[in-house]
Order: sequence, then C-alpha cells, then structure tokens
Amino acid sequence: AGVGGLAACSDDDGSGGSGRGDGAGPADQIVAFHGDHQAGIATPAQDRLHFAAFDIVTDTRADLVALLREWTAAAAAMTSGLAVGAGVAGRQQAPPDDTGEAEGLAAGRLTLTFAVGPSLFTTADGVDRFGLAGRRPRALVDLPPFPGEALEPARCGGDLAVQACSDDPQVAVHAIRNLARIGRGTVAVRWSQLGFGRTASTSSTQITPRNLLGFKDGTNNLHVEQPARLDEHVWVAAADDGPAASWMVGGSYLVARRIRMLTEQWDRTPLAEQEATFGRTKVSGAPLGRTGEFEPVDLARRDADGEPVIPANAHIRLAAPETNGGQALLRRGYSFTDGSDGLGHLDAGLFFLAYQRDPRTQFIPIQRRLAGADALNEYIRHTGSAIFAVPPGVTTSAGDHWARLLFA
Ligand SMILES: C=CC1=C(C)c2cc3[nH]c(cc4nc(cc5[nH]c(cc1n2)c(C)c5CCC(=O)O)C(CCC(=O)O)=C4C)c(C)c3C=C
Ligand SMILES: [Fe+2]
Repeated sequence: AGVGGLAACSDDDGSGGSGRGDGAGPADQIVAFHGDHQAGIATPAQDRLHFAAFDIVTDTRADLVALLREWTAAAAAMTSGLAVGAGVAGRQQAPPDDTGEAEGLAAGRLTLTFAVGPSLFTTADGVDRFGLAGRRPRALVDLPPFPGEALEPARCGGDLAVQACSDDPQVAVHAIRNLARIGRGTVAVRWSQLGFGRTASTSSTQITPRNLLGFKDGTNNLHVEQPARLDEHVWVAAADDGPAASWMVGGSYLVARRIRMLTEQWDRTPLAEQEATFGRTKVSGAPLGRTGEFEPVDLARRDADGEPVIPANAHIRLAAPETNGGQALLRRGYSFTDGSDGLGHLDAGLFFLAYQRDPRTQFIPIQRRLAGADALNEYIRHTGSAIFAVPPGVTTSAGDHWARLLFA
C-alpha cells in the first residue's frame, strides 16, 4: 500500500522528493497538497501540530521568492510521504537533503499551510521591505490590544508562518525542521508552538475532542462538509478586497493566539460553575438545559425563575453567531503543555487557531466581546498572538509556488 501511495505522488509534480523507504503509507495517509485552497484548513483536523513563525533575514526579494519555490517543492514532497530532495541517501561529502527523522514513517495526513504576516509588507516604522506594501490586503490588519491579555513579544508576530499538522508528531516536527533548514540565511524561526491534541472537530466524521479544561471543544464548529458555510465564513471571495489584494482570492485569514489556562484555579472550581462558564454540560457537551451534545443552543430560554439558562456571561453565548451578527470562525486549535512557569504551575493551555474570511468582522469583534465579559477570562491568559494572510492553494502548473500571485 505504501508503494501505491508513493506511485500516485511521484516526482511529476516537480517536487523532486525521494521515497522514505516503505513508510509513506497508504493513500488515506496522504492529503492532496495541490488545490484551489491550501490543505490544512478545510481538512479534518489531524491529531498533532507544529506551528512556526519566521522572520525574514534577507533584504533581497529574489532570495525570498527562490526560498518560496524551494519550500513549495519540499512541502509537496513531504505531504506526499516523500523525503526532501534526494533524501538521506547519496552524497557522502555533503549533508543529506533531508534530516531523516521521518524515514520509514507514514505521512500521517501531513498538511503544510503557508501564511504571510503584516510585517512582510511594511515594517513597524513604515518601510516597504520587498515592494509589496501596495499589495497588503485591507483585511490583514494589525490586531488591536484586547483587555486582560498578557502578550509575550517573543511569542507574537512573524513575517511568514507554516502550520504543520499530522497524526504523527515526529512527521510534523520533521516538516518544520526541514523548512527551517532549507530557509537558513533567508529566514529564521521567530517562535514555534507544538500542539499535542486537537481541540476542535472540523468534520462531522470526527468525535469532538476535549480541551485541557475537560470540556468538549468544537461542537458548534464549521465543518468541511459545509461548503456554503465555508464560502460564507472562511474563503476570501473576488469582491472582498481591491484589485491589489486579488492574490488572496481563495485564501483565508488566520489568527493564532497562545492561550494559557490557569488550571489550578479551574480545578478548584465547582462543577456547576465550570458548566455555567461555558454554558455547556461537562460530560455530555450538551448546552445547559439539554441532554444531547448537538442539540441546538437556545439562547433565549429561561428557567422557572426567569433567569437565562445559558448565563449572560457564558462563553458560548458571547461567542455565538447570534450574538455576533451571524459571524462564525473555523476553529482548528490544539492543546499544549510547555513545562512549568517556574512558580509551581503548569504552562499549559490552548493554542487557538481560527480561519476566517475577514478578521475585521470575525475574530476582532468576537474577541472584543469575549475579552469584555466572558466568564472564562478568570481562568485564561492570552500570552501569544499573530495574524496572517493565507494565500490560495498551489496549482499543479509548472512553476507555481506558495504566494506566487503576491509576487507576480
Ligand atoms: C475569539 C474567539 C474565541 C476564543 C479566543 C476562544 C477561546 C476558547 N474557547 C474555549 C472553549 C470552548 N469554546 C467553545 C465555543 C466557541 N468558542 C468560540 C470562539 C472563541 N473561543 C466560538 C465562535 C465558539 C462557538 C460558539 C457557538 O456557536 O456556539 C466551546 C463550546 C463547544 C463548541 O462549540 O466548540 C468550548 C468548550 C477555550 C477553552 C478557549 C480558550 C482557552
Ligand atoms: Fe471558545
């Protein structure tokens, strides 16, 4: 089966990749790299994440474009279960083309999703670094400050980003490591985040996972089986921005927030208060007052005392489309634990990733509402933040590469 998977993804796409022994795995281990949209967005969420944000360390536009070509070929190879370039074999006198730690491993539905940050277009002091300032989409705004956040600069921003998702953590880490290695001299890793478990379902075929507060997360998410809702809430359409940003049609916008959970406080909180915080039942995931996880949320419902069954400050009330002018997000986050904070507490939480068509009308107003009143705020701190434009997918046409239209 592994050989079959490899044959279907041979070097015809120009990736130049070589096989990883018999480890590429069956075809259902492989998510198509090419397409109208990048994979890793409307793809059933894989179990593991390695996300990396990069600073560009060159001033030369041609070097950057050359890297994007090289990265695209490497990404096409790795997502097909192939090694980069000639792999680990061959030339004894040179370092191998591939670092080798994914040798023999199946692709594990690896997806690599590429994105560009606001600082690619203009530096904080207004410098147009690569002649791209006029092509910055209006929707790619700098995120405003939100009340209560405790952002650490070393976990914020980035000129470029790559989201690697796979069911195998080693495959995801291998992919980011190889891209960083290839980019040496042109880019440097600014920050990266590992995620060990998905906190969202993005397909109706998936069981809803639990976040580190023990609640089912992703019940009311957008799903890959809802193309009309994805068109409405996730994919950038031709009329969304001016001609200068036409390179984004078919793309999306990504907001990443590293959100630490104050688990010690949470673990001392009574169950009824935990459930009131979210507006859902802990075990079943059902909205309060209901029994089934997927029963509709009725925000208008009141109890015998006339009190709202879903409290006024419950997370799902404040985040719901009904409260936010019909706006929704495709959430694709992961749980993380990064050791301890040095004060005897775990540094653990949710690496929140949300895809959307326009952050000005989606993430920003929803987060403003949450930051102002969400009962969950007592138990969380936003410690990292970044926003990115995610270009459309790479086609199979010769010479296409990540963000080609931006540089055309
Ligand atoms: C700005 C957007 C959001 C942030 C930040 C956010 C943080 C966050 N959420 C949870 C856990 C849950 N969120 C749930 C629902 C939910 N959350 C958002 C948005 C943000 N969450 C939305 C849009 C929704 C859907 C609301 C709806 O339509 O009903 C839920 C309930 C289950 C579900 O539907 O997914 C949980 C649980 C945590 C722990 C967290 C920060 C750490
Ligand atoms: Fe949420």
